[in-house]
Amino acid sequence: MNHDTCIARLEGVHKRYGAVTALDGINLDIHRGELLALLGPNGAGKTTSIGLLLGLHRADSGTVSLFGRDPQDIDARRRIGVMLQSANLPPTLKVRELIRVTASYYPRPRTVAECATIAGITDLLERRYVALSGGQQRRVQFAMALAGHPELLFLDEPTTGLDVGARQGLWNAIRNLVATGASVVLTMHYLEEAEALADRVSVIARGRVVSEGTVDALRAHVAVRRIRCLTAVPLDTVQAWPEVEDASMQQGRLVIATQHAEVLVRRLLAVDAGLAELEVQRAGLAEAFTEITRDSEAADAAREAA
Ligand SMILES: Nc1ncnc2c1ncn2[C@@H]1O[C@H](COP(=O)(O)OP(=O)(O)OP(=O)(O)O)[C@@H](O)[C@H]1O
Repeated sequence: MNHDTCIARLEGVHKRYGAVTALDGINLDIHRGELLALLGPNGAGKTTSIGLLLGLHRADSGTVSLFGRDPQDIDARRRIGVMLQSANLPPTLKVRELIRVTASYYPRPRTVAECATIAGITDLLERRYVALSGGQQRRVQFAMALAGHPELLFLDEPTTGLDVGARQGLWNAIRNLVATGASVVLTMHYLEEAEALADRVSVIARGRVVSEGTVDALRAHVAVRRIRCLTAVPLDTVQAWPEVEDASMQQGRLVIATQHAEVLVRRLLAVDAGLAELEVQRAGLAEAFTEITRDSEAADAAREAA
């Protein structure tokens, strides 16, 4: 890890809410210019991690730093932009006014027009926030997060409630911001978003990072491959082969999950000369994610039992 480029860090951080352990010694580095996705099941500690970096809560122990400072330091906070899962905004203000007020807190803001263009909401500027649809409100919140010209942008599940077109628009806007030097931390549940966007993914489970790396590196953790083909070999024959973890028919095709793709491809071709449309794929991020969190649960259970 290159420490020179680290702009935000959680180091050995613990955080409890009463009896609930939200963070259990988490270590997380955010680097300049990267698009980092935080993935994890509900309750894993993603929002709590972001809340600490935003200075909204204090860690029980461990170190939290933002641009090398305490996250509650105003000079550090002026360098970030934030879009949280819920926003309580004054309902009577127009979109233009909301962005202008937000920008006024920052020393080097973007213009209202610039924020609106990036977020694709130019046509909404004269509308009252309260009268917008949920998806439109989400895009306005994104425009507000950009208003301070942030070096580091925290987006907590930003595409929740967006239709397909708006989601694509937001992805493009995020990519453009990163291309022009911003760093972005995203939390998400939609795994395909991480595949589409992220340079790096940190998988969080039970208050710790259980795996991190590029999307490809995470996928490589998973030995399972998926074979698809059109074949006359009966499903129950395939299900009885020892290398097959799972086999089913999907839209007329045989789909096999296996850790021994080469062996099975050879056997399929040997028993069915008419086999067609053969595809072999590495597992997607969804499978990788499930396997990584399952492995870390098993490791925790073993540690507790010891
Ligand atoms: N204010 C709070 N009071 C009590 N418990 C809390 C509070 N905030 C979070 N928790 C608990 O801390 C743990 C981590 O929650 P957190 O919101 O950080 O998870 P998350 O990964 O963001 O989940 P999600 O994907 O559901 O948003 C959970 O068990 C949650 O119930």
